[in-house]
Amino acid sequence: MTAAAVTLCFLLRDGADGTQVLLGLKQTGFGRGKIVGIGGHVEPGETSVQAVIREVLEETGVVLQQGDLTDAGAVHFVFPARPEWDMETTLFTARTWTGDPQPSDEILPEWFRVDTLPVDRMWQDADHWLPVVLEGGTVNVVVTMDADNESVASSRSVLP
Ligand SMILES: Nc1[nH]c(=O)nc2c1ncn2[C@H]1C[C@H](O)[C@@H](COP(=O)(O)OP(=O)(O)OP(=O)(O)O)O1
Repeated sequence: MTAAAVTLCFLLRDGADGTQVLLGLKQTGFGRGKIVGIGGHVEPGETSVQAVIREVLEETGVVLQQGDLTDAGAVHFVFPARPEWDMETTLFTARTWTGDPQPSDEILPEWFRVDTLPVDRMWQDADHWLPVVLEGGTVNVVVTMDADNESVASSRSVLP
């Protein structure tokens, strides 16, 4: 089965206590109840950049331009017990944008310090790849989930 194409963008800003990232409480659909990155599925005919600009606008009201986005690599989420959940995720960060994040039906946006991510409320794989992205790095990681679709069976970095 082919993994679905999805994309995430992490907005970064400087706070008094260090760098902060915009995440959000997922209110519907996949990952409901977790704190997740902002993003979603790439629709047919879209590029990842077009998709992430659309998803960030739909979920938070924030307007991004292509020039605001920095490529941060990819993470492939593999769910052996639910192959239909497999996702190939392109990652971006942004330090510039227009507008203030607003809640939507799908996401309640919230800023978090990058050095104290709410990992207990996120997907359990988050600390395997997200800190590198938030430090400005690029990742190419395959995360394989356990049979419970929650714990991480393995996480490996793939050579480009
Ligand atoms: N193991 C995992 N760890 C993680 O941090 N994010 C994951 C993950 N597995 C999937 N994701 C993310 C990637 C993707 O952005 C998101 C699922 O996409 P969506 O939020 O768009 O799904 P939904 O089905 O809720 O929405 P629609 O596409 O609007 O139907 O979940």
